[in-house]
Amino acid sequence: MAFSSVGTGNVRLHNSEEQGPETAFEATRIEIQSVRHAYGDAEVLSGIDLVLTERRIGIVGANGSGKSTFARLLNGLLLPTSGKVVIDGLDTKKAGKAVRRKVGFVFQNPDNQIVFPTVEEDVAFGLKGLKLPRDVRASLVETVLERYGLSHVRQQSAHSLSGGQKQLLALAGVLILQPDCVVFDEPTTLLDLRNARMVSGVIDGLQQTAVVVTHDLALLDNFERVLVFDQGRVVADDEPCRALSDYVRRMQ
Ligand SMILES: Nc1ncnc2c1ncn2[C@@H]1O[C@H](COP(=O)(O)OP(=O)(O)OP(=O)(O)O)[C@@H](O)[C@H]1O
Repeated sequence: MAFSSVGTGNVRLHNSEEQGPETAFEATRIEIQSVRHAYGDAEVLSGIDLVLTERRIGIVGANGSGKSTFARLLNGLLLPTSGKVVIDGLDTKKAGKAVRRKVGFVFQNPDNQIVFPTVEEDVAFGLKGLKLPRDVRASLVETVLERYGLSHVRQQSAHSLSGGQKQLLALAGVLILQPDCVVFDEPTTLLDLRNARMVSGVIDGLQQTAVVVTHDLALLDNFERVLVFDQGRVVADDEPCRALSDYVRRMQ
């Protein structure tokens, strides 16, 4: 890992062997090759083949249709029972660590992601082990706190934050590592309308590829591609308007 300054006051963290200092995030290529996933004897994903190259990909479907399982395959949190998941040429079964550096994961419940007592410590947590100089670390933390509106609560207990602030903190903790792709598993489910809109705005503004599992269809308005899951299969794969109409029809 190395770091550099891009623009005014923004510190960029990047892998110097993979990216030049001024490189913007390129869209991530996600290849799903004949993927099946079973928990014990119960098959929950069956024969999925996809190539995803868009920057905004939504995933919808009935409860239990396999969306979260699919999302967890994308950063190697789960490995497929058979078939392959390949992220920018990296097979999740063979290059788990590199895949997790490339693909960040934001859980539905931010409490599962918050580990340190104060907001500032929690945001800085992911940088531990990267051997960054102290001033660079401080600058990255500063930038991220500022960007996600958390500067004024930096010394506050992370668990005392509102639901929306906690979700932003969980996001900040992932984004400080500047993954190429961020997978969100129902990021607005626990939020009120104002906070849901705030998180939706943050997702819209990301430079990175975002894959979002959600029951909140409005979140996908500006997306490029939406996959509809049903009983472990992708039953529609289209631009949002057509895919969501298909989903709504299926739910009637
Ligand atoms: N760790 C697990 N062990 C056993 N079965 C699991 C596990 N996780 C999920 N399942 C089962 O796999 C199926 C798919 O679950 P998954 O969470 O992927 O669906 P989902 O579409 O995300 O559902 P929801 O919209 O309710 O979150 C469900 O039947 C669920 O009970």
